[in-house]
Amino acid sequence: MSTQSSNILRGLKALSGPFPTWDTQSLPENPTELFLDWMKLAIEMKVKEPHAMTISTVDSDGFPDARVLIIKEAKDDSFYFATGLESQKGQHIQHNPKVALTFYWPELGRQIRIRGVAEDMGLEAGAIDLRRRSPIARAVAMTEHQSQPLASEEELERSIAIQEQKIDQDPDIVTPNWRLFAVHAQQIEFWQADTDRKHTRYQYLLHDGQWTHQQLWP
Ligand SMILES: Cc1cc2nc3c(=O)[nH]c(=O)nc-3n(C[C@H](O)[C@H](O)[C@H](O)COP(=O)(O)O)c2cc1C
Repeated sequence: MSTQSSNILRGLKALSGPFPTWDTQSLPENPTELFLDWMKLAIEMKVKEPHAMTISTVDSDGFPDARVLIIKEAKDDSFYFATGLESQKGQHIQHNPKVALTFYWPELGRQIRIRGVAEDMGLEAGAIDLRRRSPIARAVAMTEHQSQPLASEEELERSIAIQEQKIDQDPDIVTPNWRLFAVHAQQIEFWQADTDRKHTRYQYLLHDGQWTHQQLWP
């Protein structure tokens, strides 16, 4: 593909629709309400994994990084996800809690961009989230080595088996490393694709506890 990648990639279609209509005459004052409306439609339209989002962080050198996560809840202008403190993103957030969340639902031609500050919700919130995960997901989380170099598959299997045994012996057991984070939004943009590229964008901004919104050029 390398020599002809430009031809191949430029030949692919993007944003060909059809897309849902978006009535911008009656936008809600609060962006979480609009987020939940859009999420509801994405679920109804059977978008695959509509709750998957990209979270962007920066490391201690200011170098950005991004990866996909699952959103666990959205309420009161805060957006929740769970991860290990030892992971790269966990380290980045402890150094700099400013993050961005991005959703893209190709079937709807919709993108949502959220910028905010991540807050660690503490031991108990992390424990509750961990106990709600499937037994195997819980055992993997409890290995407490996310993002660290892995010497061999055997090392991984051995470590998971140890954690499974611990969970068998004590079904309530958790690791303090697994945490639930809330991203308190300060800016949220809703983007609706248009097949003629006259995309519709509305940006919500939080000032002194009040949300305002404005339309942006496509
Ligand atoms: C659809 C999807 C869902 C994911 N959900 C999570 C999640 O909820 N928590 C998590 O820690 N990693 C999740 N991951 C894995 C992350 O993308 C990432 O590989 C991992 O968290 C390590 O990232 P880091 O090294 O930047 O910390 C998910 C990946 C995908 C593709």
